Amino acid sequence: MKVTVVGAGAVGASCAEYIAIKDFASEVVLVDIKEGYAEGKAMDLMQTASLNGFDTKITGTTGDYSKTAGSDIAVITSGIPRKPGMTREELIGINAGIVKTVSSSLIEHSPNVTLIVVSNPMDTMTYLVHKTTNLPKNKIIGMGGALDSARFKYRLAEAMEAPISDIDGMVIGGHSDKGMVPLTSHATRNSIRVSEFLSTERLEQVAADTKVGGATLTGLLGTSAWYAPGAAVSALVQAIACDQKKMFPCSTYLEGEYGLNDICIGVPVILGKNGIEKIVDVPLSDAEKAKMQESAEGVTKTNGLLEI
Ligand SMILES: NC(=O)c1ccc[n+]([C@@H]2O[C@H](COP(=O)([O-])OP(=O)(O)OC[C@H]3O[C@@H](n4cnc5c(N)ncnc54)[C@H](O)[C@@H]3O)[C@@H](O)[C@H]2O)c1
Ligand SMILES: O=C(O)C[C@H](O)C(=O)O
Repeated sequence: MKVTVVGAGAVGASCAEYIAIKDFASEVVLVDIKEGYAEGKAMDLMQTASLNGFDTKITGTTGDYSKTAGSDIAVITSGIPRKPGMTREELIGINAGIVKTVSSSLIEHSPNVTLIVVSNPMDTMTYLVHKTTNLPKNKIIGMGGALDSARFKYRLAEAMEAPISDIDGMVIGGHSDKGMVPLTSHATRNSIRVSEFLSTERLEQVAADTKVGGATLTGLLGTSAWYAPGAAVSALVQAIACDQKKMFPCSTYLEGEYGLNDICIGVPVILGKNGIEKIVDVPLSDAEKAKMQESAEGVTKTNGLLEI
């Protein structure tokens, strides 16, 4: 199993590290545009192998895509992150060009690759890859909901003073400060609805804190987060590489599902060796349907800024 990660920055390197530590891939290739950077990150990570006990071979290259040839899965993290006070949507001007070039170079050398898009604004970047490449839609996956759901569970556990392993919950919709739809009515603690433990006001606060999870961290760190994003990407890569048939909310191209068309947005999917193997139709309340519709309108507006 060969995995390429483009962008050896904060998220790309974190993702490569988690993939290596989980030890399911034979090879990880890091690619960056900055001279020597991917090579340096790869060497540093390889020097953790004997300490962390993995056999995955990690190599780096400055833009030589022939080294990525035959990749089964590729992750696109190349591009700029936001700074405090910015929205993800503001990154479109620079990141769209990068994602377009990178996806085309990856596919040229690995025509059967499954692509995981991370660069922001992620739903729009996923849509861009869908519109500008010939990959089938099951092989184009946007990562956002897996991260947002992890943050939702963190906030729920915090509010209930419960261990995170007791909590289950999911966030669908667009990966944006306003567009996320935390499914509070479906979230549970050991199969008991969280509304049994938390007041409506507290649950609303949990949902609000979840939606600004990325912005909160950007404010604290001065740039956006990388540990949880890297872990979330590695979980998707593992689900595909190991044919786990796990369910995650991912951004995928919709053709009528959830009443939406011609958009990539976060919905629950089953991930296995064929990438997105199924889109799962979860029954939503009227309020959740309205929020999903509003979220889709936001993503469509950002998609309109693309020059395809
Ligand atoms: N979808 C999500 O949930 C999620 C989570 C975290 C970050 N992000 C996004 O991921 C992206 C990367 O974030 P980061 O914190 O790792 O940023 P970073 O600046 O640390 O790393 C980005 C790397 O991309 C490289 N790069 C730029 N252009 C390139 C090109 N054409 N080819 C190859 N490499 C190139 C840069 O040299 C840099 O090393 C940002 O757009 C950020 O908003 C998304
Ligand atoms: O918040 C960001 O800009 C990065 C990422 O989308 C995140 O949610 O951490």
